[in-house]
Amino acid sequence: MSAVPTRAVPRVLSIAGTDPTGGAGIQADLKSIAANGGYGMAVVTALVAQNTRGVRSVHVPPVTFLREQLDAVSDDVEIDAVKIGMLADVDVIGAVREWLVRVAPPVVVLDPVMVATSGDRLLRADAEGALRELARLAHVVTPNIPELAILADEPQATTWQQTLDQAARVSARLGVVVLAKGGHLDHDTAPDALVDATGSELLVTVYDASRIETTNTHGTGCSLSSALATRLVGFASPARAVGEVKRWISESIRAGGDLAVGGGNGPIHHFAGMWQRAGLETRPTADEIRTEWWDSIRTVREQIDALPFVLGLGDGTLREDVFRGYLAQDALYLRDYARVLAMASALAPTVAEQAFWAAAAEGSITAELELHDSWLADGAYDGTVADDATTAYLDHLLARCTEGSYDTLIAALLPCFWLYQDIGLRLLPRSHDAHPYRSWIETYADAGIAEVTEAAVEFVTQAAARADDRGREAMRQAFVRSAEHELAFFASPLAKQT
Ligand SMILES: Nc1ncnc2c1ncn2[C@@H]1O[C@H](COP(=O)(O)OP(=O)(O)OP(=O)(O)O)[C@@H](O)[C@H]1O
Ligand SMILES: Cc1ncc(COP(=O)(O)O)c(N)n1
Repeated sequence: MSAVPTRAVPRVLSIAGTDPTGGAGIQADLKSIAANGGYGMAVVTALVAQNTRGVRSVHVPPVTFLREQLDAVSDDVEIDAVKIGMLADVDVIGAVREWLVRVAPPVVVLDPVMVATSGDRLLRADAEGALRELARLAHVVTPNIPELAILADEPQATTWQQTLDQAARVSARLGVVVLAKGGHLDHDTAPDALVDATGSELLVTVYDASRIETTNTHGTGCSLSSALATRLVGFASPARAVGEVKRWISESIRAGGDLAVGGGNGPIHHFAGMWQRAGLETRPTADEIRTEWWDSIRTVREQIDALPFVLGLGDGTLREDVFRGYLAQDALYLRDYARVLAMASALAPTVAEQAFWAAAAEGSITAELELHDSWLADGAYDGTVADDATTAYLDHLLARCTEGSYDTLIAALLPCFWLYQDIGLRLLPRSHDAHPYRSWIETYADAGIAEVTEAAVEFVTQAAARADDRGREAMRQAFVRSAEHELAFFASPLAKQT
């Protein structure tokens, strides 16, 4: 599943027993719900002193307290799905039953927990009938082969075909979809089957998975059922939800050994795939990146402000031939800058960004033509060749194009927007009707330029916020390098004079 929108996070309640070693029961359920994109909640039916080797004792709190827990959740929270695990005895089943009827959650998955992997009973034998009846209130039950036999009130299946037939009878009789688990068959595969005989035709979907050689299977049933409750909220088709869950449980079982928890049947690694795919690194926000990057070019900005060229531009004392020489370089720069903007458009991941950079490319060419028509119309600067500063800046931009990374390319393009807009704004108070460079200053202090600059900053910092550490650092360096080229570009016209 790709990124889960925050509002679409299913609120999933596990009603189950505890495992203080965290591999089974509600502890496993909460991990499993989180690993499958849900918000987990838990109501405790029984406190179990157990570890990976077995169960030591079980404490069932008064059933009135169970009712209080259930109501505390449902009086406050809209519940999207419920997973039911260990229920311990008839009284607990009765309290859960009464609550289920009253609250009617939209998704109910019942894992008919009876006996732990270790062989210890987790449900009193005299409660099996009540559990069978409770199954009628569930949408899906997830029995293993021994549990299926008890739900069917029949002898245990010994083949996969018998399991499927028995699951169909249970499904029809109790009006519930059965996810039959073949993990207990002596096969080299670990098949599961979603069997639905509640309608007019029998629907069977089989999920094959290779059997993993491992002892880390403590809590697999708990984890599977709570993952399924979570996934059923998001998926229109239960068959697809089971497919996702099956792939997730296989990868989690496979990685169980990495955890090294306990000396018996260890837990599965609920987050193995997620950690591997997404990592643990945190990411700064786009706003934080905006501040950090602007700060990181503070010295460059101060140096630009102190340049005789910029000071002369501000107070109007700059010699016109120097300014025109600068504009001739700028015209050369803008022509290639437009090509680089066009490349950013070609690489853009979204239509909005593609359109933005294409429009900026067009704007850049138009600006170059306007320079020729206004300040450079007399042709005195025709034939000007790019000086060292212009060449170095363009080489840097063109090298980012060759690398082919959209992110670093747009980071390199940003200073030209941001620094010019900033300079324009700060020189504006010094402009006046008779100021020789008024039109230049007003061009960059214009509201339209501010809007375009803001959009560019947004696109770049959003891309940086999505990038991993290494990608973000490459972007920052490309950005800083361009800012330094801007400084050299502004310094160059007067450096040539001396
Ligand atoms: N060794 C294994 N290799 C691959 N998948 C497995 C393995 N063991 C269990 N599974 C899968 O894990 C899920 C839970 O199955 P299992 O039959 O173990 O349930 P269970 O007996 O109710 O679990 P529990 O151990 O919690 O009582 C099923 O999808 C099953 O196919
Ligand atoms: C509270 C609780 N619920 C369920 C199980 C079954 O899990 P497993 O059969 O894998 O031990 C368990 N051990 N403890």
